[in-house]
Parts: sequence; C-alpha cells; structure tokens
Amino acid sequence: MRRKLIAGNWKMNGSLAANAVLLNGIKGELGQPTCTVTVCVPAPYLAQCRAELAGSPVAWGGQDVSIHDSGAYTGEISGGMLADFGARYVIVGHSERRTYHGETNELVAQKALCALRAGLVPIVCVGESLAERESNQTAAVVGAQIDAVLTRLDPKDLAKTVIAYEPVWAIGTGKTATPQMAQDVHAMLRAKLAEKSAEAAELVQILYGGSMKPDNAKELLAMPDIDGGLIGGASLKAADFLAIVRAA
Ligand SMILES: O=C[C@H](O)COP(=O)(O)O
Repeated sequence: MRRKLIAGNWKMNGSLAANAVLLNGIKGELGQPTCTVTVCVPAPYLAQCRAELAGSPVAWGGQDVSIHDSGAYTGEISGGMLADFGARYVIVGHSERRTYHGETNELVAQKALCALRAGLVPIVCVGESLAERESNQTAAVVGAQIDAVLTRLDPKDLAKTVIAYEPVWAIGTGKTATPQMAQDVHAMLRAKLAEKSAEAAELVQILYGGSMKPDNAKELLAMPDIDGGLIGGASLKAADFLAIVRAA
C-alpha cells in the first residue's frame, strides 16, 4: 500500500512574517500525520523552513531545479543547493514553468534526473490544457509528457520519483476534475509506468493537483490510483492545508 503524500506548492507567495504564521500553524496542529507532508517554497525561504521545520514531520522542498550543477547560469538553482538547505522534494515541470518559461518535455525529464542525482525526490508535473481535453488529446499529451521521463529514468530512479497529474484547466480556477476523471488519467499513467517497470509502477506516488480543497479532497483521495495531492491555493492557509492532510 502506497503512503499518501500531501505537498503544498506555495508558488511565488509568502514573506518571512507570513511564512512564520503559516508554518507554526501547520506544525502546531499537525500531530503525527499518517501521510507524508511537505511544503515546496520559493528558494529564498528554504533556510526559514529548515529553521522552523527541522525535527517536525513536515518536509520542505523547492519549486524548480537547474539541469546544471554549478557555473555561469545566472538565476539558476542547482539540486545540490536545494539539498544544502535540507530540501527533500523539488517540483519539476509545473504547468506554470512549461507555459511561462517554455519548458519542454525533454527539459523536464532532464530536471527530474538532476534532482535524483542530487538526492532529491522530483515531483514531476504533467497535465493537459482545456483545449486538449476538449479535443480528446488528454492521453496523447500526458502520455508524451510521461514518456520523456520514462526515457530518461531507469527503473531504480523511477521508483524514487513522484508524479503529479495537474489538469491545467483545474489549476487555480476552482474547477476540479471529478474523482473518476482524475482516476482515469492516474490509471493510464500507472499503466505507462508499468510498461517500464511493474515494480516501480506499484511504488510511485501519483498526486492529483488542481483546486484540491478541504471539501473535495476526501473523494479524490479515495480513488485507488490517487496517492496524494499537490496543493496550491489551499496550502497557503494552515487550516485548509491541515484539513487536506487529515483527509489523506
Ligand atoms: O501545484 C499546484 C497546482 O498548480 C494546483 O494549484 P491550486 O490548488 O491553486 O489549483
């Protein structure tokens, strides 16, 4: 049985003062969760997470990683740097990076590999746009996104990877995929993973992301191939994030 993972993606939100309130709110009420919990924060706040969360059940991570280890790459952050601050996870290929920064399937796959090399767990995001869903291209688009990762990773690395299915039309819109819609794509993804390695396919956590909230989390998380959530907006309020953790 796969352990559930609830990951908060703060995106480009936060301040030292606001983060302190949020992190203390989460820590104070969390107790001993039965699922794994992490927050993925803007890089400048990794040190704050390390100071506030070390020794707690909450892990922390980044939102992007460079494909380079070091050197003249202004603005880039390496996996080693994230690991230096105790990060355990890093999101790669979020649709906002694909859309606003032109990240391709191949680049995302390289980033996943670099994260693994640095000892981090990549949370690889895949998902289709509304136009793609409406023209019945979901399986083709998501399939191509995952295929790039499967080409790069060997079964051992694959088993250490997390996948997040995030339909772009559900992100920050309040529209959620129905549990069955999400389950169908998750099952398709797991079948793809199994073509590479049946063992890895059983181990990989496949998260759902896209307007997951306290009032819909339970139903989504009850589906057999939904192993957790990648939470945007609701991860910025301690009460909402904790409610989703409890639903898991
Ligand atoms: O990474 C998180 C997703 O983009 C979901 O964001 P959301 O929960 O605000 O829809």
